[in-house]
Amino acid sequence: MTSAVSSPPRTIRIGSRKSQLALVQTYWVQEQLQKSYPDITFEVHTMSTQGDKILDVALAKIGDKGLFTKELELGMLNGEIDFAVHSLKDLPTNLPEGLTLAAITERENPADALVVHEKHKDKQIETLPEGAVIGTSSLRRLAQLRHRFPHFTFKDVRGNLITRLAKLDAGEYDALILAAAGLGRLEMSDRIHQILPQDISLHAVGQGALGIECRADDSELISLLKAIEHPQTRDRCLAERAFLRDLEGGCQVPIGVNTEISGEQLTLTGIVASIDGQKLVQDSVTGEANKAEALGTQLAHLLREKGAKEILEEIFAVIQRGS
Ligand SMILES: NCc1[nH]cc(CCC(=O)O)c1CC(=O)O
Repeated sequence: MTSAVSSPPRTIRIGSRKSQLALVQTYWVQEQLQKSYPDITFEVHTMSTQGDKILDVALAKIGDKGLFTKELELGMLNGEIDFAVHSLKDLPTNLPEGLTLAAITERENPADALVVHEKHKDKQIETLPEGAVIGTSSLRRLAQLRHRFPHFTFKDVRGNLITRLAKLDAGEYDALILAAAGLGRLEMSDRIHQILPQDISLHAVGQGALGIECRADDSELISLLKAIEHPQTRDRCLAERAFLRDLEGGCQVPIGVNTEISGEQLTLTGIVASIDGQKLVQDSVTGEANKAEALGTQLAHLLREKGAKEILEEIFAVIQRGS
């Protein structure tokens, strides 16, 4: 018989990407777990992922499935690490066989934020000049902003947050759209000029939350990880992920969401947009929060009936042609 009290203390290896944001997130998880389990040793092991290495190609063109997660997943499957900390929005909705999403942590503000070059410090997104160069590498942000602000010029921006901000400050862009959560975690919230309201930009699935992935058969670790789970965030994110999974989109398709919980009720709003911002379908569903995934599927079906299927097929064809 084993019990938590008598078994020897275990060393648990945490896998993380090397980017500054990834490390801040991983050290936060390590610290929370260390507080809950002072007798266990938690070690951080860093790895480079494909997404960290390919920096000169637009994300939309390399395809997204597991770009930031694959190497960590291999590390778990071959026993080098025990679990991985991901920005949940970078974690594909279908995980490799043998791995599971063990916990979802409390979400930061999931909204997108506008960061401007200092010459625009008295402007808001509504008042930036015609032709302003807006940096974003996300088709979701591109499509929604193009729809609303067709007079801007959109330009891809890659690299980690620090690199992106340096490019903005050097004048390569008039403004960037970034996740408020990423800036917050790097203690750069002072760079947030405007939080984009949901009628301008619905956020990415899972944005602002961390997803902890581990081997599906490591039941001891799975139960330990429950200590850092945030049930409301989990319900919201499971609804969002079921919606995305059903539409077969990754983080690089123009699909946005919003979720709200009121009592036992969860409301999920979703949008699917064409890259040119011309076509846009949106709807919402409300139901019991404990049936989050069913709500996601329901919304996906609703949007498909409204034309989301055609929009997505067109986008996949364009991405495959590499144009
Ligand atoms: N795809 C890159 C990525 N993955 C997670 C974050 C920020 C943190 C988060 O959304 O949880 C970012 C940067 C961004 O979108 O600005």
